[in-house]
Amino acid sequence: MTSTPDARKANPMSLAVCTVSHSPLMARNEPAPGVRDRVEAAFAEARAFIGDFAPDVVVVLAPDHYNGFLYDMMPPFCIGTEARSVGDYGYEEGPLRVDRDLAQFLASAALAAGIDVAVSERMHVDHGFTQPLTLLFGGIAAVPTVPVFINSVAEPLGPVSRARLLGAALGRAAAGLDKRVLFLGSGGLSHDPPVPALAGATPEVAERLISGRNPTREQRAERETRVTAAAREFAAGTLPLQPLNPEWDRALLDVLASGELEELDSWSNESFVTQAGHSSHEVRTSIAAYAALAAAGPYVVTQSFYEPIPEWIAGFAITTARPA
Ligand SMILES: O=C(O)/C=C/c1cccc(O)c1O
Ligand SMILES: [Fe+2]
Repeated sequence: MTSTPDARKANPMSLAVCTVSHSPLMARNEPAPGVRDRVEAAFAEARAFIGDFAPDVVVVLAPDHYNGFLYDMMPPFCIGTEARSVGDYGYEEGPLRVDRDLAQFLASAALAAGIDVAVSERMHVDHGFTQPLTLLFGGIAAVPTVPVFINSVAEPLGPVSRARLLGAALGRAAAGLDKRVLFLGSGGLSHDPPVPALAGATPEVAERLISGRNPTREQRAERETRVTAAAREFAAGTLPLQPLNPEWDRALLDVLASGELEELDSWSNESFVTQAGHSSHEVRTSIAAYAALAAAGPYVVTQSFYEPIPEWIAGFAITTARPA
């Protein structure tokens, strides 16, 4: 069993952070010349950082896109003690390698800290989890993980400060362990892909958002083809999705690097949407990851890559950080 956090002295050097944007369109659409090479180089740098750190376990903080979490029961946060990938967008389907003891321990620690996190013995996850595990580790079961779902898509959302406090609670608990723990945040910065919303949905779409957990192969393919085509039109300027906002993205990355994470508490949910699009709330995963590291003391950002990539509908960032 995992020991309690106060049973050992906190060891801040046992924590590190990597945050990556995800976009399932990476494997579907070709961005402007040079972009893919720069993104691949940034992933290689992140992989080298992770290799040097050599984590014992990876706490993956990621959203869902109505694949695993639907409105029949939509928690703000959930920790999986078991998890399997639904296999969307061609990513591997099947079980993740969940460190069950650690998942239970972190859930208990978060609850003890006053964060009402749900627990799932059968969590279903999508590309938000599987893409970074694949690109950084080579597969969805390549490393022991604790999957932590952070709702970033399905309104209503709690204040951003709750994601920070969740991260801080997980970081405090993890820093007391005799393990090297990587907090991996998965989510884009500014972006507004055509993910449906319950408000104003047709009855058919609403039903899918409430209980469409197991779409047919054809339904899944139809959705993926539609989103891929939308991204191409967005990049060509013929589909008026909300524009990416590099200025907002850089301001957010600056706050993450500064360590002054409480500053983000004053960024209202509405301002995220109006300035950076609905899915910009996915940065809650990065905020939680940095808050986890901050719980163990001052930190330094060791990599900060950013490009706005319309073909992937993503303000796309890759960052790494370690204790100062
Ligand atoms: O769920 C989908 O079909 C599309 C998701 C998507 C597209 C672009 C950027 C993202 O962060 C996404 O999750
Ligand atoms: Fe996403």
